[in-house]
Amino acid sequence: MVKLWIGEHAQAVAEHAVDLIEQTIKGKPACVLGLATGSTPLKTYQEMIRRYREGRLDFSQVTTFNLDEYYGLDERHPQSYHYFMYENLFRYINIPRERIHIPCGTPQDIEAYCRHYDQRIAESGGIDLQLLGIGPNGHIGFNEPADELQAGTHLVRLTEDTIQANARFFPSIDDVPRQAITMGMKTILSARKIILLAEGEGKAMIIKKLLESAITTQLPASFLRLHPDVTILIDREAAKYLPSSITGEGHSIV
Ligand SMILES: N[C@@H]1[C@@H](O)[C@H](O)[C@@H](COP(=O)(O)O)O[C@@H]1O
Repeated sequence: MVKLWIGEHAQAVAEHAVDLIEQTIKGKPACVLGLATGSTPLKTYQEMIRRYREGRLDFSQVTTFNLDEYYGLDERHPQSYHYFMYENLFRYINIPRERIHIPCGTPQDIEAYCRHYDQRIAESGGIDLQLLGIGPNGHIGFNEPADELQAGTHLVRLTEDTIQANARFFPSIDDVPRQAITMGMKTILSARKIILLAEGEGKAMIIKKLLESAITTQLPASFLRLHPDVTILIDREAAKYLPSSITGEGHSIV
């Protein structure tokens, strides 16, 4: 079942996302959070930091697993997702370093490393709450539109769309890695609760497709509609192409 929540602006979306994260942590202080990168979750991370500083959130028992990492980027690389997560969240909150997991972008044996990452998630008891953004082409994590999707963590070749969309974070498009390591669809869909965030007009069309298209490997995010507990949190601009019947106040079930 998919719940849709539309906020007036991106800050309202972030606050609502952190309300759900706060509920999860308060209900289970040793919970497992799945985290995402990209520009969309930045306000959510700022709000998490704010509530931690106010004493409302305690991450001392929380475990995290990130969705993905660029293949070939070392964790000190400024465009790596390791660097992103430490710069935008982890260095400001009280999460113990040993409970932070981000896929390694430079593993020696990729196959073995991917199995190990999935095993660590399973051993931690599984993800209680997974935060997701969405690529303009409908990817989640780095599960790109394709004829087939992979279940577990794996190495993936990025599509031209994604390379172009993410080029803004690199000095030039040639610097964008062509491959990434990402949790697979089964890993993501095994999370007990999923929150997908999207903001701005640039995501409006993919949000419409996500909710209305057939469930297809060509739009990996459409598989979220098979999950029992997904909340899609978007701002008014990202809701631009949705029918007015579902864009009123509060939650809609779609
Ligand atoms: N792998 C990440 C995704 O997890 C993210 O959802 C997407 C959207 O990014 P943004 O939030 O910057 O639009 O970008 C990257 O490709």
